[in-house]
Amino acid sequence: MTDYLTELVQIIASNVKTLQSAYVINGRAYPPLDEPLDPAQAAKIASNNAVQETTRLIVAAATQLVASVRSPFDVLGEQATGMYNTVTLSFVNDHNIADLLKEAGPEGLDAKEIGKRIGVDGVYVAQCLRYLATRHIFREVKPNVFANNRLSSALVKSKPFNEIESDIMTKYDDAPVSAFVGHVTDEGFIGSQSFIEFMKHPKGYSSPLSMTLQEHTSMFEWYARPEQKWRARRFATAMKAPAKLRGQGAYASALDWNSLPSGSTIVDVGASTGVVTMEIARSAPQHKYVLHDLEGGIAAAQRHWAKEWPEAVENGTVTLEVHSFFDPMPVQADVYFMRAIIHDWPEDECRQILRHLNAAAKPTSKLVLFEMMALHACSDELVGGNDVPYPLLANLGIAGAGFVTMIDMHMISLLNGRERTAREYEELGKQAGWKLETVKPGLVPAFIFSKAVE
Ligand SMILES: C[S@@+](CC[C@H](N)C(=O)[O-])C[C@H]1O[C@@H](n2cnc3c(N)ncnc32)[C@H](O)[C@@H]1O
Repeated sequence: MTDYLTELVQIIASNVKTLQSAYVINGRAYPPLDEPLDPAQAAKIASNNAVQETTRLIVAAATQLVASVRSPFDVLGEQATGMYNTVTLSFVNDHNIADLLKEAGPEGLDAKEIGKRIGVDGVYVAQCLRYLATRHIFREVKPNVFANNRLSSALVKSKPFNEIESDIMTKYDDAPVSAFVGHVTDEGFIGSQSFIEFMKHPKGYSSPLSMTLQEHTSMFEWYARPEQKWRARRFATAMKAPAKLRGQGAYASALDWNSLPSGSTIVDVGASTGVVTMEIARSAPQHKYVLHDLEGGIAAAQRHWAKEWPEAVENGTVTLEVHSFFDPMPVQADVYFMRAIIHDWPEDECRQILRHLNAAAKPTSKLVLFEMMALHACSDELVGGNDVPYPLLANLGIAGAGFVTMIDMHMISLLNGRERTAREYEELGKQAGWKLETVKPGLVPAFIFSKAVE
């Protein structure tokens, strides 16, 4: 039998070959990390399931190999100082350094010059950029001279460097990855400061974020304040990030939307900009779509639809309405769906939201929850994991469950929410009158429920 390290190396070697062949079919060799991101190529690759699976196995094996051969002190030390990942990324993202380096091109820019342009001592700039370049974000092309690479260029915003700071409200518009990094390194970081204290002594606060801010409101109520509107807008843009980098198509194929009677009513509950509705409605435009959110979410949706597909609103295919899901649902729909809503809330609030939908539903109505699924790190009889090649973790470590475990922590920090297993979604639905019929797998699985017979 081959030894543990060799098994990991073999998984990497065989899957790298598959990945390279996939790129050759796509007409080019696998791009080196030094090259800036090609968004069209990234989206194409992200929507190729075979490439995604191959990539997952490489990442799972490579991270396990690194964890196996590094000293425990190095691994724990790197993990324990994760806050420097947060603050250095926050620093470069807030100061638009990727944008500046985009304009500088592949030759890069001296840290002193970067410092002058952003008003920070160039020595600090070099230290932060070197920390990130050592972790493969940015490149140090010559001593103290830095340029973008594929990872850092994903932070580029939509306006030229000189114009970005002219308006905080629009700073992150059309730049979902930068908005996502801005949101998690800001609100997430603030919340994380009360993370441990909150779990033991919540002291009446609704989340670690509220505890640090000493505000007895939820994050969404805080976002509704005039001085927080820019954060709310950044959050709405951030919600587009996973789709931008990971490809689309999963929502339109989750249900056979075209088998519903023409003119069916479909409600996107807590829709924000409505990116999910847009994908579904493009594939089934014969139905009526209703988007519900709070005022800030609907304002973001109005901007998004006016830009991307104004006719859909003008001709009544899509209606945008301010409505709180903690109030009774006013629409009797054929399908209610939600993406990334239930994971925001603790159990009581989830039951309240789902019961309101159940009370409005017809006997034939469906409920679709698009939510990531929490996966145990060991095999689970319900979900499987035994088919994962030895010696990988059943959930493929950060390759399979990195994002969901990270968002799980983020949900505790922001809202005292959580990611749930398939069994927990089934149980939650049951408590609110919904029967889980199917789980459509995917990066964001679809949990499809029907109304339980009383
Ligand atoms: C995590 S985001 C998900 C947005 C959208 N479903 C998506 O996937 O892009 C949560 C959304 O819930 C909305 N929300 C929060 N509280 C709400 C409430 N009481 N009623 C309706 N929407 C609410 C927020 O405004 C935000 O747009």
